[in-house]
Amino acid sequence: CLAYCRFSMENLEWVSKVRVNTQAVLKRAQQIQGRKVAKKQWQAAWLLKAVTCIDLTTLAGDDTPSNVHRLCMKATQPIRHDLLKSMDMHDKGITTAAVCVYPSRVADAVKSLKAANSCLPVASVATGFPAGQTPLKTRLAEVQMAVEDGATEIDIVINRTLALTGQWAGLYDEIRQFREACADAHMKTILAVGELGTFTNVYKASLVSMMAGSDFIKTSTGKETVNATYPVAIVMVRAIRDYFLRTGYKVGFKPAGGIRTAQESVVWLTLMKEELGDEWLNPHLFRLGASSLLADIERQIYHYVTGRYPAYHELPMA
Ligand SMILES: O=C[C@H](O)COP(=O)(O)O
Repeated sequence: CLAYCRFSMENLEWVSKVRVNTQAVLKRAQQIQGRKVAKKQWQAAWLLKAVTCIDLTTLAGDDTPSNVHRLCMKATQPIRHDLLKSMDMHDKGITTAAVCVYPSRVADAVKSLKAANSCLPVASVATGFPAGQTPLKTRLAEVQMAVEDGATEIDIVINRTLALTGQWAGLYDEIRQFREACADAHMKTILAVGELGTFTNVYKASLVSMMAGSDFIKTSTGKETVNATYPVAIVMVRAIRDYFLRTGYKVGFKPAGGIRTAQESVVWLTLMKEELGDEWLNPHLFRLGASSLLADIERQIYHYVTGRYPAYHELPMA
């Protein structure tokens, strides 16, 4: 299988021939952003779909077992029960797709979810997140530790130095080692697109990550100056499409970083639907990495149900 081969001459040739037409990418991104937004019940349906695709994230220096617990509770009941009941959606098991935390907080998240009888996946960033500038040995050990503590999804960051200096075979080798360290855990590979310089590098890094066995490719850590943008997403999802057409492998996409509004979440879903089709509109192949998006989605759903926006105390868990 192509995903597990060595970085072959064929792969190298594929990567080295890549050229991206910047103007075409920008035009396509503008088209998608310009689409008319769905209203009323259609908008509510899109927003609930977005909720089910969120990796509800906390990645802060002051994370503690208690705020991780709170995050987990919110992930298991992302929208207030009475709001869901008004939409007749209270018995549909709506949760976020996963929670996402630092490796040191994985055990806390696993414990909280277990206590709540939830089998929601715990994702952990790893490999020297966000910069990836620690020794390979340390980055691999971090992945192993997170998996041992119960993470079933690992969000690795790529080595930008290798990408920026065109060492694609070296990047492939590193990601392959992370893939092995992940064992059965799903691996999402963060490209940190804001630091890759060009769309061509983004496309090449996307291809190499998929060739090395990534289950998802993810835009950003949320810590770069530029994070998830629509043009960069067009480049990445086109790489996913090309990879699928050539190999038959379906790789997921996760935009992350700076996604804060309900309206943006609908644009992201539209982009997936138009570029990759309905199959990519589910948490197996699409995630939204976000720490504060859910609050705005719940607010908009509150407005849809009641006709007014909530006061702060009416959505305290948001
Ligand atoms: O992977 C997820 C990102 O770190 C979240 O970024 P955000 O805090 O800007 O939503």
